[in-house]
Amino acid sequence: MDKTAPPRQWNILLGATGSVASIKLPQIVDELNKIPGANVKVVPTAAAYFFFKDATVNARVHLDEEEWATWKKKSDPVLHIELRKWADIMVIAPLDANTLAKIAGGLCDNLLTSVLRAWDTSRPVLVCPAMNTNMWVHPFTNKHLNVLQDTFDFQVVAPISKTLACGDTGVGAMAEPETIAARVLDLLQNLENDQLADAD
Ligand SMILES: CC(C)(CO)[C@@H](O)C(=O)NCCC(=O)N/C=C\S
Repeated sequence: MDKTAPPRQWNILLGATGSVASIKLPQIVDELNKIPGANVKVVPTAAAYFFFKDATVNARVHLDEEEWATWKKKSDPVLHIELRKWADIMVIAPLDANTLAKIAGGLCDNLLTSVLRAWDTSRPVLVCPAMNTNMWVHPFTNKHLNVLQDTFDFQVVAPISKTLACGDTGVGAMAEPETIAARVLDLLQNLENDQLADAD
């Protein structure tokens, strides 16, 4: 009888923001679901949800409204705290310029940014920026990304050069879903190695 142990379970929280690249959210979910032991939940901003609300998503989607629908009285669970406890890793794909700026400033005015604001900084965060080239080259982008990388050790999958939503061609397109999933697997393997090392 096959005695191989079941794969280690990985709780992957996938955030999505208001880039047109959120049309690829269902594909990213499908790629992440291929990771052995992956349990995926999605937390889109309202702007992100606009781009995939009619698509089939093979994961639980938590909308901002859920935070208020489920909390009635003191001692009721608080969704963004439940999600930060649940997640082993947070992936934000795509990360738009607006949410990049909010995170760099500590703003938390929706479910996604509230999870991040309460984040356990010992757990990995991977962000995948996606925006028009003119936004990508704007000085704010580098300034904000440096805060995330230097202060919080966020990992970044850089955007690629492609035909963009507005017809321009240039750097700013979100990395391919397969690339993103490969990087997530990498980070989870590092996390498992760190946990094994800590256990010794
Ligand atoms: C939209 C998609 C996924 C099509 O392959 C790709 O171009 C992309 O990630 N673009 C980045 C976002 C964008 O285009 N911004 C809006 C104005 S240009």
